[in-house]
Amino acid sequence: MTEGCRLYLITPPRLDPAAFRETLAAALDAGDVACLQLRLKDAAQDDVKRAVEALMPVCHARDVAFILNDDAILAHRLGCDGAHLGQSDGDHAGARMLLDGKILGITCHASRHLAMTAGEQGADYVAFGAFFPTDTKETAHSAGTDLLEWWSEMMEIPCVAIGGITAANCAPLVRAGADFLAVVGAVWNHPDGAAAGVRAMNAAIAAA
Ligand SMILES: Cc1ncc(COP(=O)(O)OP(=O)(O)O)c(N)n1
Ligand SMILES: Cc1ncsc1CCOP(=O)(O)O
Ligand SMILES: [Mg+2]
Repeated sequence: MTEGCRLYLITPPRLDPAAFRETLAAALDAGDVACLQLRLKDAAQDDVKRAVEALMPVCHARDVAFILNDDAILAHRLGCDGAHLGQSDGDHAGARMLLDGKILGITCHASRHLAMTAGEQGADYVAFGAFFPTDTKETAHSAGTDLLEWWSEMMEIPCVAIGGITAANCAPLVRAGADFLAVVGAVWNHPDGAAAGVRAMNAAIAAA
């Protein structure tokens, strides 16, 4: 059993905020979730704002951090707990200054160099992936457990593993030192519903 790994939930790429509130509440009530990342690819800023206003209170009522994908300025403006930025999502150093005291996560693909740079720039976590094939996003990078082992032995900054992670395949990532497992499909596409997905992920993490 490996201590300390937690579930990092990412929203489906498209959602209706009013309807999704209930689904989200049921998922968060099903077990431990460290944070929710709102990831609405290609949504207009007004739609993202409406989704933040609908969903952030659901998270905060349950002590779950609310992180916005892609846009540090909007995350700051809307009072989110932080932002997740990829390598093409703007100026990481500027985001670090803007999000003073908030969470900044940075995608580092499968690169030690990107991860060390992100750490130097003050990232609160680095994200590695993709670990497995995924239908959620087209991925150009493939990460392995050796990267998680190296990072967690060398660095204090937490690391997130992402990409095709399920209850059935996550154990090696937990054992390799991932601090968080970020998932979309394993929860929202679970055949028995999102609450069952959260329960299955937490059971698999605990058993790893
Ligand atoms: C926790 C986490 N890790 C990686 C990503 C991917 O970010 P990015 O490379 O910017 O790709 P998009 O998510 O923007 O398509 C993430 N969102 N969250
Ligand atoms: C956003 C993202 N970045 C790399 S893989 C991925 C998608 C993760 O979704 P899933 O857990 O469904 O594979
Ligand atoms: Mg991005």
